[in-house]
Amino acid sequence: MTFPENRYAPLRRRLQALLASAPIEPPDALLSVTVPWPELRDLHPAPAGDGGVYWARPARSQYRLGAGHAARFTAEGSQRLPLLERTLGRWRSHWRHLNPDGLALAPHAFLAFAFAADDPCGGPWSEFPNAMAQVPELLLQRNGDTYGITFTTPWPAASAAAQLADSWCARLDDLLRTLREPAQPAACPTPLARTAWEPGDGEWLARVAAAQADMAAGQLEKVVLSRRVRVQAPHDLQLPRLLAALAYRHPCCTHLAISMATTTLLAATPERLAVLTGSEVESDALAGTIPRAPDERVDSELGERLLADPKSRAEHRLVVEAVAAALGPLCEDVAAPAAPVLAKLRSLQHLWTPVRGHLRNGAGLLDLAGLLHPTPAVGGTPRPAAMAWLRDHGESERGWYTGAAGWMDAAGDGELSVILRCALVQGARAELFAGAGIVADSDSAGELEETELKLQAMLEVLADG
Ligand SMILES: C=C(O[C@@H]1C=C(C(=O)O)C=C[C@H]1O)C(=O)O
Repeated sequence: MTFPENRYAPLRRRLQALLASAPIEPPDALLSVTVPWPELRDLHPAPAGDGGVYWARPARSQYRLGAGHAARFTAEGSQRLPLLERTLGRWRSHWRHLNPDGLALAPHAFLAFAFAADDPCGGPWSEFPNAMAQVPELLLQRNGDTYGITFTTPWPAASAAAQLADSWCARLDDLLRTLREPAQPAACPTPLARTAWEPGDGEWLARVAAAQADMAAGQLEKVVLSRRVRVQAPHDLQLPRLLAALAYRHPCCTHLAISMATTTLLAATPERLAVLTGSEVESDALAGTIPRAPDERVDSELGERLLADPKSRAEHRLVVEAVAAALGPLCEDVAAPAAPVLAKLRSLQHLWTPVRGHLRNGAGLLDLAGLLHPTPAVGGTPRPAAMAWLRDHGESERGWYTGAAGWMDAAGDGELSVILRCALVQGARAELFAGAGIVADSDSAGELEETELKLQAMLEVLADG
């Protein structure tokens, strides 16, 4: 073994004993073992290699870092979300959890899917499947003051206990090595040269005009147009530094880092597509945007202006109504406050309405996602016309941008965030994405400026890399 024997000997003994005591399971069972690991307190997050997933909600002191996988499933096409739901249901039905210390930490699967069900995920997304669910082999977690590791294996492990305990300890040692180094802040901001963008400014303005002409003709009420920008740094971007930058620049957002072979998707998103806790469901209607200002008085004036702006309020209302209507078939007591409030981010403020309800028996998180996605905040309305419009104008192949990603635990609770304010990082290059909701009376130059502000969220993070 390459890892320090003494350091891991107690853990290895404990894992081996726990595995040996595990009940005999059916062949497709998952077995998870959770042990405390206080050392995680002093570690620094870094993406965990190919297939590694990092999810964090700093505002609730929740951090999860998954490496390797004990189970993995990919799908695409119109049935991708029901297929994911069914697969997760199968995993959950035979998922044993040994948690001898009763830690407040549960085993989790990570899930994610692209914006469009038929997107082949080409170009910069070529290493990403259209939709996936996976259970990490190692899951390092912090939940408040509780720090621990969950190991998961796909087969009945009693007979292989010694071997499995050895291999888990070796994997853990490898992973911890990468997390011990604090991310040294860059001495000065990394200069980022824009090397490509799509569409260009003129084309964007023309696309907005074309969408508005179709709105005037009554074919469409709202459509979300997006842009992508590629930037080049003088050196490889340092992922641990980027994760540290997410933490101090966007502490109120959900952070995601999902690594495939050579590419990492990084996001600091403010929008939750669906949160399921027991039978309680929550979904964010987030649409309507204005900048923030360093001066407090100017900042609140901007917020008041957004709250009073009829165009933004109407655009926001479309999202609230669509989210409430989407929840209807699966939920009872669907309710939303009568008026939005402001969600204040680092450089933007949005109109925000949380829509809540209670899930009826038998449905799951991905059933909810299947009804909610894409909301008019990222697609448009009416949905079929907006999706057809985006397809006809070459805008539906967005990869995972405006798709969703998150987790589900073995009890079926879970959370999916809309993949926004994101970048695909590959070596010294990154591709960024941003969009804006277009309605009949949108000002096209103003919407272009809004996408620039949304790009800033990640450009600032990348400049720390
Ligand atoms: C599409 C994006 O953001 C979405 C569009 C918004 C809007 O049009 O006001 C606001 C929040 C998001 O739902 C993006 O950030 O790329």
